[in-house]
Amino acid sequence: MDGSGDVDGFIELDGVEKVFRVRRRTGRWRREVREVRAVDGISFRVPRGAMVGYIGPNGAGKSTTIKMLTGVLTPSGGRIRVAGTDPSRERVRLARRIGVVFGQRTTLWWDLPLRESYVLVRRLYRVPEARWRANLERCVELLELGALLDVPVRQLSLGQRMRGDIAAALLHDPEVLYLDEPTIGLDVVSKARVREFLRNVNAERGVTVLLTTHDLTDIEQLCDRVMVIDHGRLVYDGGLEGLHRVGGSERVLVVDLEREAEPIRVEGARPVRVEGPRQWLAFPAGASAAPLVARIAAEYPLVDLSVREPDIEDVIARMYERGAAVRGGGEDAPSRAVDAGDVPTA
Ligand SMILES: Nc1ncnc2c1ncn2[C@@H]1O[C@H](COP(=O)(O)OP(=O)(O)OP(=O)(O)O)[C@@H](O)[C@H]1O
Repeated sequence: MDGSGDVDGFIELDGVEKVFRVRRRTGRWRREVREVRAVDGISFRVPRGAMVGYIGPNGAGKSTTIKMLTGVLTPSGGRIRVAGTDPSRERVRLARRIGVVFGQRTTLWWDLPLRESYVLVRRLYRVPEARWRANLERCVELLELGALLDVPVRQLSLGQRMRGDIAAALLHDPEVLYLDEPTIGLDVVSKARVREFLRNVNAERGVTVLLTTHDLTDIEQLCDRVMVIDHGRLVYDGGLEGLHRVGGSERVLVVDLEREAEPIRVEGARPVRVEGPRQWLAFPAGASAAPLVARIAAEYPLVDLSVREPDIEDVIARMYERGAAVRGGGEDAPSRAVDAGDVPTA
């Protein structure tokens, strides 16, 4: 380690921009060059050891940010430091200090058994044998990979492959882990296992984690802080509860009763739908579901229930609506990041 990357700003972005120039055919001989501002002046600091969510709608600029943080893309403007280094200038050196997992594609060798992929990772990063072995043993145990080590990657289920990918990203002891949709497409049990493991890696090894996800439960269970990006700009930076408050978002309790009944009336929730014995009740996303569940269970013949999180898209849309309302109907998007408990201001 070079001693750089102080506590306040292990990952630092100052006014970072990324503009893509896209050529488009507009006629037989004519080409038009269009600029896409994927990232439009983003600044933030992430301290060492933090676990931060980085969320936003499709096309918001999340992957582009992560690619700049790994050095794969060079910013068009602004300044990035990760662990004291400039990622695009010192990409190879930085690669030894970061791990990356893309949920939508694997970094493992498709035709090789997992075990051999891990040997290749060791050679690629020149990880000392003893350290590699210790890391592998730990990942195998915590991610329950033992029975899968001799299975070719192509034969693994999505959840198994994801666990395999996460292990591969950690064998060289990275100080930073970028996770792009690490729970996408996983079943409930696999999601829980992956989250538990990530929590552990962050808490015990102090790995700094930046997590991109469409699943707000990932954020709720893993991150104290969430940054929201939209149209290449940071529009919120704070706690998840604050985001729900700013967005006025609601979660939905799906209740299965023994039989059809009148819409459930209970304080703190409003009925939104009834279909036979199943009912849907909305309640503020920042509130706990536990007292509601207790009241419903005491008064109604409850069989089963589940809680649905609001969509990120919905939360952001509501945030804009409220921001516009607060500013007296301004048509612009919130132009700077707002903090927990705050509302967007111009
Ligand atoms: N190589 C590229 N060339 C041109 N435009 C690009 C390129 N990469 C990304 N973009 C554009 O930049 C914008 C941001 O894309 P990016 O992939 O960063 O979004 P995202 O937030 O990761 O979205 P998703 O959740 O869908 O993955 C989009 O409009 C996208 O079309």
